[in-house]
Amino acid sequence: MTAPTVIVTGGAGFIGSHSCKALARAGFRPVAVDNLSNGSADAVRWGPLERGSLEDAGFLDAVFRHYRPVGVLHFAALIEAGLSVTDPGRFYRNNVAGTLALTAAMDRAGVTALIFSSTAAVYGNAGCAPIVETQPLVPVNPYGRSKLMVEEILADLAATGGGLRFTSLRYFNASGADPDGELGERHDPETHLIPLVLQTALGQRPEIRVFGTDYPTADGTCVRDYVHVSDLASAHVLALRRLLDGGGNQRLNLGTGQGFSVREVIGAVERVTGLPVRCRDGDRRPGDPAILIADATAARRHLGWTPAYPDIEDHVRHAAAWFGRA
Ligand SMILES: NC(=O)c1ccc[n+]([C@@H]2O[C@H](COP(=O)([O-])OP(=O)(O)OC[C@H]3O[C@@H](n4cnc5c(N)ncnc54)[C@H](O)[C@@H]3O)[C@@H](O)[C@H]2O)c1
Ligand SMILES: O=c1ccn([C@@H]2O[C@H](COP(=O)(O)OP(=O)(O)O[C@H]3O[C@H](CO)[C@H](O)[C@H](O)[C@H]3O)[C@@H](O)[C@H]2O)c(=O)[nH]1
Repeated sequence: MTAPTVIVTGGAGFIGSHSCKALARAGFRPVAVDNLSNGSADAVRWGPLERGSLEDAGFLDAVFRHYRPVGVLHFAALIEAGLSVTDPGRFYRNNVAGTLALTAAMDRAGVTALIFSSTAAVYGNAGCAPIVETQPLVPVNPYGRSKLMVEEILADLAATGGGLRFTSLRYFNASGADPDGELGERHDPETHLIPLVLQTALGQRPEIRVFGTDYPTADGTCVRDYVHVSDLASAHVLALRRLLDGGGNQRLNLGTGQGFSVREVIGAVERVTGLPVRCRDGDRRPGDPAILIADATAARRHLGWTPAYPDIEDHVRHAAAWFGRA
C-alpha cells in the first residue's frame, strides 16, 4: 500500500521540516510546499519539495492534482512579530490571504483536513497563567491578529458544512532541535531567545541583550513556556490522525505547562555548554507579555499528546548540537 500523502506548507522551515520527518516516521508521505522565503531546501528530506507560493492558485492546483493528499499541515507564514508592526500589509497578505488561497485550493481539490499553526500570540498580554483556550483572545500585534483572523476564518468556513475540518494548534515557544541532529532552527535573521543565547555561548555573537529586567516575575525577566519542536511535530501527526478519523474542529494549546525566565534560559545554556554567556540588561521589547505558560490539558485529552522532552536542558542540548555543527 502506498503511503498517504500530506501537503506540508512551510515544510522547509523550522517546525515544518521536523513535522515532515515525524509524518514519514508515522507512515505518511510529506510533500513540502514552500517558497523558501525563510526556509532551506536541504531541510526537506522526507519527501519532495514543491517550490512555490500559497498566493499562486495555479501552482497550488497543480500540486493538489498531482499528489492527491489526504490532508494539509499549514505552517507557511511570516513569523516575526516586530516586522509585523512595521509592515502589517505584508503579514496580512501572506498569512491571511495566503491561507484563504490555500483553503480555496483545498476546496477545489476536495481535501478537507487542515492542521493550522496558530500561536500563543493570539492571547496577547494574558492576565493569568497557565492559559486555557477559553481565555480572551486579544493579540497585541499584527502577527498575532493575522493568526487569530485565520482561526476565525477556518471556523466560519467549517460552519458552512462545505467539508473543511480543522485543528488550530496554538504553540507556545517552539525550541530545541531534532534529537538525531538531522534538523534545527535556521531563521535569518534569528530573533528567538535560545538560539541567540547559544550562538553567544559558542562565540558566534558578542552578547545577548536581556529585554527587560523589571517585569513582575521572580527575577524580573519574561517567563515563557518552551515546547520542543519534535513534540510539536508529534502533536501534528496526532491531530491529523484525529481529523482523518472523523474528529471535529478544535483549537488547542501546545506547551509543557512550565515557565522559564530569560535568566533561567541563559543559566541552562551555561550549564549545558559549560561556557559563559555574556549578557547585557536592556529595555523591554515592545509587545512582550511578562508571562506566557500553557495549560495543555485539552491537547492531552483530545490528542493523547504528552511532551517527550519537557526538560529545557534537553532543548538546549539538542539545539547546541545543531548549532555546534550548523
Ligand atoms: N517558532 C515559534 O516559536 C512559533 C510559535 C508559534 C507559532 N509558530 C508558527 O508556526 C509556523 C512555523 O514557524 P517556524 O518557526 O517553523 O517558521 P519558519 O519561518 O522556519 O517556517 C515558515 C516557512 O514557511 C515558508 N513560507 C512563508 N510564507 C510562504 C508562502 N506564502 N508560500 C510558501 N511558503 C511560505 C517559509 O519559506 C518558511 O520555510 C508559523 O506559522 C508560525 O507562525 C511558530
Ligand atoms: O535577544 C533576545 C531575544 C528574546 N528575549 C526575550 O526572550 C523571551 C522569548 O523571546 P522569543 O523572541 O524567543 O519568543 P517570543 O516569546 O517573543 O515569541 C515566540 O512565541 C510566541 C508565542 O508564545 C509567538 O508565537 C512568536 O511567533 C514566537 O516567536 C522574550 O521574553 C524576549 O523578550 C531577550 O531577552 N533577548
